[in-house]
Amino acid sequence: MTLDSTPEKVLVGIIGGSGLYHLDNLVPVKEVNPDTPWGKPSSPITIAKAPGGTLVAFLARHGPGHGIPPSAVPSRANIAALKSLGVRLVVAFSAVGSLREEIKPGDFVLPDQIIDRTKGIRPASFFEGTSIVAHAQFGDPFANKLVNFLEDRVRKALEGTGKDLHTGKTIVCMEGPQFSTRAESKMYRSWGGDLINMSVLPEAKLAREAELSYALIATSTDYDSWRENSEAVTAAEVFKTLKTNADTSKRVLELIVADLHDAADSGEILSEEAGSMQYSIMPRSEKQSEEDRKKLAFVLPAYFS
Ligand SMILES: CSC[C@H]1O[C@H](OP(=O)(O)O)[C@H](O)[C@@H]1O
Ligand SMILES: Nc1ncnc2[nH]cnc12
Repeated sequence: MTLDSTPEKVLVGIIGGSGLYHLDNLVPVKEVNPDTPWGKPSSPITIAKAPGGTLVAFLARHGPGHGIPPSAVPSRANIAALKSLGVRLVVAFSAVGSLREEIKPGDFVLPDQIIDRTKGIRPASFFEGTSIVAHAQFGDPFANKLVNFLEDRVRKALEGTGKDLHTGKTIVCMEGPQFSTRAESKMYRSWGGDLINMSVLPEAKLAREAELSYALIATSTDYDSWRENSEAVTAAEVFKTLKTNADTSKRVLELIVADLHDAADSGEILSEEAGSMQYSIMPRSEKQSEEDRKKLAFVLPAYFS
């Protein structure tokens, strides 16, 4: 079956992180590789069918063979490509380091805040390079309603796996690709950081600009480098838990995806983000070029087409 022959909507987008390159527990329906004004996404997007018939759109953040480092992930193309397929909400997965003893390797976390430690080298706005200025609201960087919606369902899906779910946590996003020094790791703890990764930004910012509801399911792989008597984190340590974390993530998704789709379809969890850019775009001037408007219409047709 191809997507063209089915009338179903693809409202749910999934971004897989390190270790999560395919949703091989779902039935692939079609692969698409859209061109966007910001280039091609990290990987072709697989449209897959979950049990019960719900469609999801999946893309691998670092490419199917993990060839894209965190600083070079084409996040604008990824978010724009998902939006162009009709996706309304994005659940992104990420392998993260834990900055807290109680968040053990293997645990799942739904963070609600971000501290930005990227270095300004990643394009972080769809408006960059255009003559149009916008300031998206980002005080609550994740879609609160979506996060709340996920909480009970992810907790239930994790029952019997021995993995805990933590909520209300702050994630630090660093540039990488090297891991943090011990001093940095301790400093992030003193700032209130609970988790660390290299990927949630600018992804979350771009999702907000594109008016997509975005949540991160963080899966803990290591204790970073803050513990006095432990080895500092290595990639080898991260790899040890990646496979189990990915298998659990796939299982969790399979169990929650139909509910997610229905909630998106009914508008239940989209109300905060849909329309949110209306007051973020600076008032229009005659200077707006047709070319810029066309580019921005790709992600925000309501304002620019
Ligand atoms: C493989 S360790 C560092 C790498 O893992 C995380 O990737 P993702 O968020 O895509 O799962 C982290 O952000 C780093 O990019
Ligand atoms: N300790 C760590 N620091 C940054 N990104 C990570 N991803 C997984 N573990 C990490």
